Amino acid sequence: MRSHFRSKYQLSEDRHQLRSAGGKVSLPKELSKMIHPENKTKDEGFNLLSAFQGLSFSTAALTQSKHGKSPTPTNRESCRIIASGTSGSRFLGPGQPKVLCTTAAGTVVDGKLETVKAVRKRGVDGRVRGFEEIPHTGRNGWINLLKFWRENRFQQLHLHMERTFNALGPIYREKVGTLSSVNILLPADISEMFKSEGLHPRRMTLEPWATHREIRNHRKGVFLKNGEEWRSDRLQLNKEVMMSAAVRRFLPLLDDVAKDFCRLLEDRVEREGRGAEEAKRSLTIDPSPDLFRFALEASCHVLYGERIGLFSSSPSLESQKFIWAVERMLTTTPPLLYLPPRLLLRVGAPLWTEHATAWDHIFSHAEARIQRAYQRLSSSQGSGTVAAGGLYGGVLGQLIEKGKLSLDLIKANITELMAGGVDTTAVPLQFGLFELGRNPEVQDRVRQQVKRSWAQAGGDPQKALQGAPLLKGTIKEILRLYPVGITVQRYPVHDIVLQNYHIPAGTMVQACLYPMGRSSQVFEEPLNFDPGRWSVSREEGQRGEVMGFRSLAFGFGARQCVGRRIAENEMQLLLMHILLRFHLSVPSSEDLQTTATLILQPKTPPRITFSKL
Ligand code: HEM
Repeated sequence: MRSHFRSKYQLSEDRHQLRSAGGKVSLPKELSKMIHPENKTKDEGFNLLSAFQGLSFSTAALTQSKHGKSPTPTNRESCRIIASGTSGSRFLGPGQPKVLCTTAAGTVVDGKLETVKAVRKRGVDGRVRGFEEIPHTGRNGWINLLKFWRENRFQQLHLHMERTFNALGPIYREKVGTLSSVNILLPADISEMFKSEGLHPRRMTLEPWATHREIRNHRKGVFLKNGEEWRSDRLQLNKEVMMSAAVRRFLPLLDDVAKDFCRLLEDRVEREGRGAEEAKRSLTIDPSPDLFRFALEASCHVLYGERIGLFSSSPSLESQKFIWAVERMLTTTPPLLYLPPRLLLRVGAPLWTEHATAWDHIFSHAEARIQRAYQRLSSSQGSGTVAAGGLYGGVLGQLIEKGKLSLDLIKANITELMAGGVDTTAVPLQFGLFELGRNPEVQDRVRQQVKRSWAQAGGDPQKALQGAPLLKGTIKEILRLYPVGITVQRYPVHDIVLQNYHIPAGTMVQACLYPMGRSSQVFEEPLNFDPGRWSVSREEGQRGEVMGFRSLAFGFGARQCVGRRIAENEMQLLLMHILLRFHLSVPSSEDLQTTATLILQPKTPPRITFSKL
C-alpha cells in the first residue's frame, strides 16, 4: 500500500528522504529553463513571460521589509521562542534558545535578518531540516480521515487550515486518508513552489473526476490532463480564451448579458420594490439564483456564441437542472478525494453514484449544446454573433474553425469550461455585492471611478474597464478574502527547501490561499475590504507593499486558470453595470459564514438591497 501511494504521488523513499535531508539540495533552476521557447508570446493579455515575471520579485522582496527597512520582530510577525529540547526544538535543533520570526521577506533569528536565500542555502543552524521534521497534524492518515468525517472538517477545511497555521507555524504536513500534502502560506515560499513547477506543471488530480471520465469513456480536457498532452490542448485554448484578441472578441458578449441582467433587475425593483416614487424604489432579495443564471447565460454566450434565454420569462428547466448538477458535482467532490474512487464504485457507494450522476448530467447538457452549435456552424450559412473582426461563433466556433483539436478533444475541453465557468463566478459575485453593500464608502469610491470611466468610454466596455482600476481591485479583494479554490497545488520537479525544510521532488505542496488572504503577516489590516490596496501607486509607493505572489486566486504561470480572462471580465462588467444603476446595502453586516465544497461559498446566500440611483 505504502509503495503504491509513494509511486502514485511520486514520493521518494522515506529512507532516501532522511538520507538526503542533510545533504545536497538542488536549488531552483534558472527561470528561463522553465519557459519553453514555443510558449513565448508578445500578447499583452496573456503572456507566459509576464505570467512568470513575479519570479523576479526576489531581491527586493527578500532583502527589504514591507516598509523598506530590515525587519525587526514586531507583534505583526510570527515570533516563537524556541528552546532546544522542547517540542518546538524541531524548528531549530539543538543549541541555545533562539527567537525565530518568519516574515514574507525572510527569517529573523535573534533579531538579525537571515534572508530567505541565505537560510535556504545553509539552514538556520547550518543545515536544512528533514522532511519528516516538518510539523504535522498526525502521521496516521486514516485516523485523520475519521476526524475529518466526525467533525465535518471537509466543509470547514479553510478554517481548519487557518487554525493549523496559527498552531504550527507557516508550514505543516497533513495526511488525510490517502492524500498527503505540505501546506504553506507565505508568498516567498509560494514563489519557490511555483519556480519548481517545471514545463508541465501538475496540480492535485481530482481522482473522482478522472475516474468518471475513464469509466464513461469520455476524453479528458486540460483540467485533468498532464504532460505534453495537457500542453498541446492548453496552447490551443489559450488562443481562444486568454489572448487579448480573444478577449476583444468575447467582451461585448459578456457586456450584453450583464446589461440584460441589470435591465431585468431594474424592472423587478420597479415592480416589487418599496418606495412611493417608482424611480427611487428599492428591493431586498437573495440575488444568488439570478447570479447563477447570469453566469450560465454568460458562459454559454461566450463558449457557444448563442444566448440560451435564461433571462426570458420562462427560463428552461434544462438549464436549471444543469446548475443543480454542477452544484451536486462540486459538493460531492471533496469527501471523495480522500478515498479511492474505484473502490467506492465497486461497492456502489451512494456518494459515488450521486457524483457520477451529476457529471453525466453535465456531460449530456454540454453534448446537446455542442451538437446544436456544431450543426449551426457547419450549415452552409454559418452563424454567430457579430463581433469585432466578423461573425463570432464563440470559443467552440473558433476551435472548430481552426481545426487544430479533434472534435472529441474540443468536446472534452468545452465541457470542462462549462462545468468550471458557472459557480466560480456566481459565488464571488455574491460575496462582492455583500462587501460593497456593507462598505458604503468603498462602494461610492468605486462607483465614482466607474461613472467617470463609463462616461469617457463612449459605450466601449473594454475602455470603460481600463479606466476603472478599482473594479479590478474589487475583484482581487473579493478573491483575497473569499478565494474560490482555497488552495493551489503543485508537485515540484526537483527538491526544494521551504522554511528551511527539505521538500523532495514529487511532494504535493499546497499554497493555502484562504489563510494567506487573512494573514496579518501578508496583508496590512487583512480583514478590511480595501480594493485600493491593489492599486499600482499604493503597491509601489506609499506603503511600499510588495504584492508579488499575493493575488493567486487564479493560480499562476502556464497552468493558471484558463477561464481567468472570461471570469475577470464577466465579474467586472456585471459589477460596473450594477454600480451605474443601483446603490447597494445589506440588511445585516455580520460576517458571512462560509463553507468549502470544492469551492468556497457562503453558508447562507447574503440578502442585498438594490436601490435605484
Ligand atoms: C473567479 C473565477 C475563477 C477562479 C477563482 C478560478 C480559479 C482557478 C484555479 C485556482 C485554477 C488552478 C490554477 C493553477 O493550478 O495554477 C483553475 C483552473 C482552471 N479553471 Fe478556473 N477559476 C475561475 C473561473 C473559471 C472559469 C470561468 C472557467 C471556464 C470558463 C474556468 C476553467 C478552468 C479550467 C479549465 C482550469 C484548468 C486549467 C489547466 O489545468 O490548464 N475557471 N481555475
